[in-house]
Amino acid sequence: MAAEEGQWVLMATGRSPTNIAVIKYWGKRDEALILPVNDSISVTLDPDHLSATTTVAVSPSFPSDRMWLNGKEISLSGGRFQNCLREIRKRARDVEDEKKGISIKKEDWDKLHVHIASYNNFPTAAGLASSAAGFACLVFTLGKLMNVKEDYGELSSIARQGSGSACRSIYGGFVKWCMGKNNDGSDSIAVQLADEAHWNDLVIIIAVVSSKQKETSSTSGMRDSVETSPLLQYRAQTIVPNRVLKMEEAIKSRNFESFARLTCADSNQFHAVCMDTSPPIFYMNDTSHRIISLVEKWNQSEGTLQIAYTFDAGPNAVLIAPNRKNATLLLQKLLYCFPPQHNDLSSYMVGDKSILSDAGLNSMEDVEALPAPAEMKTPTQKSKGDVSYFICSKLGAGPKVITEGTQALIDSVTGLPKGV
Ligand SMILES: Nc1ncnc2c1ncn2[C@@H]1O[C@H](COP(=O)(O)OP(=O)(O)OP(=O)(O)O)[C@@H](O)[C@H]1O
Ligand SMILES: C[C@@](O)(CCOP(=O)(O)OP(=O)(O)O)CC(=O)O
Repeated sequence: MAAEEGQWVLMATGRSPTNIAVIKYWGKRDEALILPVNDSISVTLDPDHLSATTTVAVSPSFPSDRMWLNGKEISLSGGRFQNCLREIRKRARDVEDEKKGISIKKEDWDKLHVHIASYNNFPTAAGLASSAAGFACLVFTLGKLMNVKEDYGELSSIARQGSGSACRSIYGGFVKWCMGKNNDGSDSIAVQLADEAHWNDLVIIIAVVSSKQKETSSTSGMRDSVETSPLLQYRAQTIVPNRVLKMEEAIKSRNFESFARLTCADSNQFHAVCMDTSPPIFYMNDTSHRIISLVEKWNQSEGTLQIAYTFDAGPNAVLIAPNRKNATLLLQKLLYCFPPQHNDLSSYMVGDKSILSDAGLNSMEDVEALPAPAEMKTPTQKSKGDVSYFICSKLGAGPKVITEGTQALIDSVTGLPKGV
């Protein structure tokens, strides 16, 4: 296996974005393989704002596979991690690192163990799809370390076995997860519909809504919906196939009106399925509903759609504007209704903070001077603290290898996470 002493550590680091579905995946036809009941479509978010970074290391001195997430060791014994590791190992090839004098043969990989360290640049398990970025990054980076040559479609089907939505984070831009027909899941893969440059005017504002309750996980929520919701069957068989075609067309022709209409309708139908589940699942809260109402009233008053909204399995609002102008107008309305609790404007906006100055919001005085949104007929209550913070982002690229050694999360000498 080379380097006689057996003391070497070989590493790879990658970064993968998260994604937000505009046509939702909700329901599995096979729990173990994670095969969905319908196709879904997502947009990939800018990895500078929402992504997972993962370093994977291999060394003959590692006695077992281990993983650290955000600095804390976590168990890899779960089926999802095991499935991803097994599927990637199966496809591993010869690796030569002449500089280090390392030569790993295909058949060696079964005997070697890996250390994995990952870090999310946004809150984990907070309804911002950390599992999507995380499993896509794990599969992508292991693939690089092990010299896996399979195409991105194949990688997406491995990431899918970590978390369904992760298969869509293998690409940037607009992505479709084709549900497939085969029982072995071989055709349940993601494909890129268009890259992030195709429609780069879109601005994405996420309202991270404060929530104290622990939500029902997507995995168990969708299992309950499959078992009990008649609306889910109707949605998967009758509504989604047609909606997916229309969404593909809207994306292709950059038709925001159609894109926004389909996105809002699909988010609302997904939450209707949750309500149709027994017992019903409530992911959105009162703040989510107020944000929907704000956007709907504005859209109605203009007669054309100004903003699209979508909500995953949690109360956070993902708002998509067709351009910077609409994004700044939206921000003014949002900050009128949801001013920062701690009078600190700068930490209230994460990501592309320049949207604040574009919206003329340079200080708390500017926020206090905002007029009530004209379209809100009843006096609008201002509520501090209902939104924790906003993230301003845009469409982004797919997974990337990070070559700078300084960004690696594992120490190349000890083989342990840096700082441990
Ligand atoms: N960077 C990562 N690398 C590998 N696995 C990760 C990473 N981040 C999160 N995960 C996995 O995803 C799990 C969290 O997924 P969960 O579905 O609960 O939250 P979420 O994806 O942030 O939110 P939601 O699915 O509601 O949008 C973690 O417990 C871990 O197993
Ligand atoms: C509402 C959703 O975000 C559901 C995502 O579900 P997950 O991919 O988290 O579920 P598992 O496959 O069980 O891991 C919609 C979507 O992303 O399409």
